[in-house]
Amino acid sequence: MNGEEKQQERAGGEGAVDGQGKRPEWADGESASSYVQAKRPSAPKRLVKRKERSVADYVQGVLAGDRTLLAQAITLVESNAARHLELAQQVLNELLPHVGRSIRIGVTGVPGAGKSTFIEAFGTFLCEQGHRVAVLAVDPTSSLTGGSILGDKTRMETLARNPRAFIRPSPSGGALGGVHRKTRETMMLCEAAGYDIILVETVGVGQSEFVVRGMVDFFLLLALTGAGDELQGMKRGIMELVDAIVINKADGDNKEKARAAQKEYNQFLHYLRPATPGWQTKAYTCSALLGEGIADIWQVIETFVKTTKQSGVFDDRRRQQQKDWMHAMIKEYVETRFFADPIVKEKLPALENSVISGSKPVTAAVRELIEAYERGIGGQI
Ligand SMILES: Nc1nc2c(ncn2[C@@H]2O[C@H](COP(=O)(O)OP(=O)(O)OP(=O)(O)O)[C@@H](O)[C@H]2O)c(=O)[nH]1
Repeated sequence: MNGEEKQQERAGGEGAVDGQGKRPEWADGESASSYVQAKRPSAPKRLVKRKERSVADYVQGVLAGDRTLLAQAITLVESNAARHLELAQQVLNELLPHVGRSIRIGVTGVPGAGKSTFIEAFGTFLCEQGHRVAVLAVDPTSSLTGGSILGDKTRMETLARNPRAFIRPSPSGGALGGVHRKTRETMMLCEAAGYDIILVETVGVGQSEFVVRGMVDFFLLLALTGAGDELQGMKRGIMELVDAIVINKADGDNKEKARAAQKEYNQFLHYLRPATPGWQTKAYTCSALLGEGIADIWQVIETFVKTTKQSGVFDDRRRQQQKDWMHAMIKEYVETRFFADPIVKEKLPALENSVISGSKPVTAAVRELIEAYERGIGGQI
């Protein structure tokens, strides 16, 4: 096996990242299920037609925990091609009885807070405890930069080599809505494949923290010392979303400062509404680099899961998340249809102008447009 093949093998085969954290060209869109890269070491890269996989192939492969098939199934749900959407939904439908049996943990924090170092240490610890860990990322910036800044393998090399772990970078989904759907469905596939801990990493860009809060059981903010500064500017919003604040880099000279920050955060948190009913969000310290405090954080999460399962909050949240997800998708679908409609496209510019010039009230313009759209839809039926 040459170096490149080894990389692919480690990465879980097709659909995973290469050594630079970039996904192979064919991993998106027109696709992965039907093409495979030629593996002759000296040959230039080319695409070779391969037999399409069936629903049963994907389902059996995922349930057997086959990493290559899992990666291919994820590529399928990430594809924007219409025929893949249908196939992906059939696969997910079959797998539905096998999903949901994991603990879903979100990790957020500013760039440089140490998210990848933390996930590497935390994920490795969990694997040592006998868990199987999948790491996913929600990164809406990936569609802008053309590559994922989060969750790539080069940032978590030890974990990436661990046979009990599976790392998948953020899908390039365009809008956050697309990334959201793809990550939710990837989560389902990983659960069906037997991963019992799902870590979802995000960086606080726009709405991504709300999106991740909407898909995890426990949400953790990785922070740095200098709590005073952070508390000034931020973050009240984010602090009300999370179940724990972990002050990272509590090592060396920074140890005392981290303790002081922990105290400040705790004082502040005391006055905030907790993100989860019946659970007091608190601040903790750790050193992801030295692996200190990692086991304690896992203990906090275990206590959280036990407490919220007993009170019913855990299951209530999961049910609510399903409902919210459904509503978000309906909204997205209706909005897309609406703005793609030829009548809307034709009438919108003139109506916009009359609103801008003040010759028509906004409400009247909106009504006129919606009525025209509805008449058009009626005309089609
Ligand atoms: N001293 C110390 N340094 C750490 C610790 N955790 C991370 N670092 C360092 O902080 C820097 C940033 O860590 P990353 O894990 O890349 O941070 P990140 O939040 O993933 O950053 P982005 O990739 O920018 O999103 C690296 O140089 C790490 O080695 C820690 O616990 N202690």
